[in-house]
Amino acid sequence: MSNTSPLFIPGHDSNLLEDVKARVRDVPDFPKPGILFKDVTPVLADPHLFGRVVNAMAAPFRGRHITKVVAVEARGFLLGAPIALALHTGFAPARKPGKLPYKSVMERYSLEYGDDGLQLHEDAVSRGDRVLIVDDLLATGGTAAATARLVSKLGGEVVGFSFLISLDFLPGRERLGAEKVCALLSY
Ligand SMILES: O=P(O)(O)OC[C@H]1O[C@H](OP(=O)(O)OP(=O)(O)O)[C@H](O)[C@@H]1O
Ligand SMILES: Nc1ncnc2[nH]cnc12
Repeated sequence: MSNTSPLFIPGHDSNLLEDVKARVRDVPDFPKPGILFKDVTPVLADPHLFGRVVNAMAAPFRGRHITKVVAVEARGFLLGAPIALALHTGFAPARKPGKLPYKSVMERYSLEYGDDGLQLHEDAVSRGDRVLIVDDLLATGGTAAATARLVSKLGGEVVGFSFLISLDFLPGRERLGAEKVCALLSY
């Protein structure tokens, strides 16, 4: 776990970082020329490795009284839902515009390869909720910052962020507040 964060708690799964790094697949020029896409699907395809990743991403937040995990469509859902189960919390999906059926709040943001928006159901987070935001990857931080704004709009407190990958040559970590950010792998 790369750790500029005091939330980091060393685990006993000593080979995890090497094992995950070996399975993250680099795809050049996807979805646009010049982007080196970090594909995590080979990690998820291995049930043992997937479980170790979920445990390691949840570990820094155990005992932090998290009451809700909010994860970001689409790849964030794959990690956020099992992390919510691991932390015994509820789960709320932050979705791309027009996907949620009930009354929602909305934030716009830009990312490494375009502009987008995110929505949360207005009852997905309650005043006083202690929220962990989960996604597969932190790049510019635009997505996670928009998610944090949605949580704040609804009266929740963002306790931290858990990512599988952080692209540390981009300003995401600083943008979110480095002390709140945990990432298993950094590039
Ligand atoms: O830190 P940022 O620059 O905001 O970028 C990170 C976001 O980009 C990717 O999602 P994407 O929007 O490609 O959607 P997907 O999960 O549906 O593929 C990734 O899963 C993060 O959510
Ligand atoms: N380089 C990248 N690889 C995978 N997902 C991303 N989201 C933003 N940048 C990304």
